[in-house]
Amino acid sequence: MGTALIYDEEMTKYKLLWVDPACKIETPERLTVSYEALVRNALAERCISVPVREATNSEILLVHSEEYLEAVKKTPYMTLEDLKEFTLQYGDVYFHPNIYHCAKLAAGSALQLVDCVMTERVRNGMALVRPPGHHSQHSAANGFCVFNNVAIATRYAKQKYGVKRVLIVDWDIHHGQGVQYCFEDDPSVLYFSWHRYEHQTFWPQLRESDYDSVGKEKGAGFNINVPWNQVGMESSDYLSVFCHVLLPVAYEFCPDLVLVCAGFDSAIGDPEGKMCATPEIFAHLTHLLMNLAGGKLCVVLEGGYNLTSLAQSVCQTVQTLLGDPLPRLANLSGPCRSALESLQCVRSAHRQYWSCLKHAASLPPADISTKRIKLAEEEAKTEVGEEEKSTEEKVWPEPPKRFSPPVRCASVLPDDVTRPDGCKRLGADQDVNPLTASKLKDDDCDTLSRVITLVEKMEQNEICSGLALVCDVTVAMTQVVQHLTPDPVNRVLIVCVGNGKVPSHITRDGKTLVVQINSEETEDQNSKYYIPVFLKKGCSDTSGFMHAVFGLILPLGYEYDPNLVLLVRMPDSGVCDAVWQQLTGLLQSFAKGHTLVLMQENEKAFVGPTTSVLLGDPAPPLENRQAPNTEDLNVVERLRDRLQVNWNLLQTTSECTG
Ligand SMILES: CC(O)(O)NCCCCN
Ligand SMILES: [Zn+2]
Repeated sequence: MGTALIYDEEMTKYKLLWVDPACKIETPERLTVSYEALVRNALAERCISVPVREATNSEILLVHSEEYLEAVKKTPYMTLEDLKEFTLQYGDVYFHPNIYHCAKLAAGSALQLVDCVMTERVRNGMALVRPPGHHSQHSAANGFCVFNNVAIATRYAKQKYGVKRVLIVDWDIHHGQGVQYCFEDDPSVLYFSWHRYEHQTFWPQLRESDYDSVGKEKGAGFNINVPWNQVGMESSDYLSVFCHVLLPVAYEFCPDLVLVCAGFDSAIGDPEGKMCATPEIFAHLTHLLMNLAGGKLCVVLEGGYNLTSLAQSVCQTVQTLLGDPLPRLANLSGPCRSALESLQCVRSAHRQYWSCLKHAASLPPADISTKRIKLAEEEAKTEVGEEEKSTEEKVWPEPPKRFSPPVRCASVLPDDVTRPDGCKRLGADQDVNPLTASKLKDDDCDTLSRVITLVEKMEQNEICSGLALVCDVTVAMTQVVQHLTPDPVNRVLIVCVGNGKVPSHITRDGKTLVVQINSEETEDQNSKYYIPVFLKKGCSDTSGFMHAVFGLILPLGYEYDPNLVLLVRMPDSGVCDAVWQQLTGLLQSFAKGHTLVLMQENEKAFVGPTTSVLLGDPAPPLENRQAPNTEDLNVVERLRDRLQVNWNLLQTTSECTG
């Protein structure tokens, strides 16, 4: 199934007709540079082009009032003076004779996207639209927005397709208060937003944008606000929030559909956001959402005002929706102190609503809301609108080309195991490097030499990922590590699922990081590079397992930044299919998708499900999970406490930073 792209140049045919410093950044070029970049990078042609349509009155009325709609309907016939007059009643937005038409197309594009995803005509897709939507409210335009495209699409999906739970992820750097107001009392819609806040001094300066707005009445817990109280946030800060807040909660919520308010003003270079995350981060944010809801993901453009980073970020997003391998994220530093404060506040505010956050720490000592009041007073004193001191132009390297190796997935299987289609057999003898074959001493040497050859072809980017059934996964793992580690650039992340002895020598050189999820205490080798995660109920407990995946494996993987991932299924691991497939999918975040899966020969039943994920299919959704049991939550928290001195991305509270 493919990726939809919805774009029409009609939506470029409105602009600001008078002087208004707050609105001049919202230009038609935003859309043209984004679409042209998709064309130039041969991404548009790989998408399924879906036509736009106008949202109907009744669709718009799913969110907006009749009075508001009737008022907006009059704008095409207004004089310039009338338009200016009409605009004055709203904040930071402008009207134009053609903006009503474009606003209907923007909302209609989001509905078209929902239709083709929900009818499974496509797996996922992106709508390149303007005007944006997430600030507009029941009876008000606001923040360049006229109709709330994503809120309308959410109501539409529930009404037309009976979707029970919708997750909205808003990665725009502004708070989508319009979306929050729409769903704050609705437990069927989980709204997550991070936004520049600076203790309520950044636009729209709303008290209800802070982390303690958790939703109302039945909706309590279903509204998650992550305020950024400083500018300059980087990829590490964004990934920390995904790993330690959004993903655990999103998986517990178990949505049937995911919508993204995709604003790219959270990228480096943007005049509004003033953040420092590079465009590649959106490839990862997109990927981390692609195994939710069976892959049903609708990405709708919101903001983004630096034409260079906007175009690059849109390309990173679409290329990931198409299933291409992700770029590596170089030298992640770990979250800054301010981000940790926000992280701790959000986790503590939602502790009572989500079992995955039950053990989150309480509010940081200097509760940052007091800072909010003090700063707001100071801000009131300084004359409003003083130019930002640092206006230096941000520069960043162009994101590297992400090309797909000729072979997406190759397998080394016993002759009696049928090879899943799409997966190339690596086995014809001419493939095997005779030098390697000679080096291997083992009764299984034929298989092992083919495994090594597979790894070599992954290193040469001829093959993206691989799967092998071997007679002893521990031997195979050791051979692979021995083959790779002499090369100084190699760093291998090994994720062992299940009990069994991992040879200690393979973690000695720091070129290998082993995380083992098992159900029996292994003597603690107390090495930074061997991390046993002991789960009471072992790998059979979905929630405990996934808690370890988000809270430990993902942060460690991002910080370690391996160039190969070994996913090893130890004998009798007891891990269930769906969890195994989720892990396989999530591990493709690392090493440009170079994942080698090792399984025992008798696990041939898992070859199909594993291969489908390695080939880019989404992992099936996990059932609506019961709470992780307390001991397992404790284990992960204790491990995080112990390890975070060495691994910064494991931090979730601000106390620990020195
Ligand atoms: C869509 C959006 O969130 O980027 N709009 C930002 C409006 C900023 C007004 N000062
Ligand atoms: Zn924005």
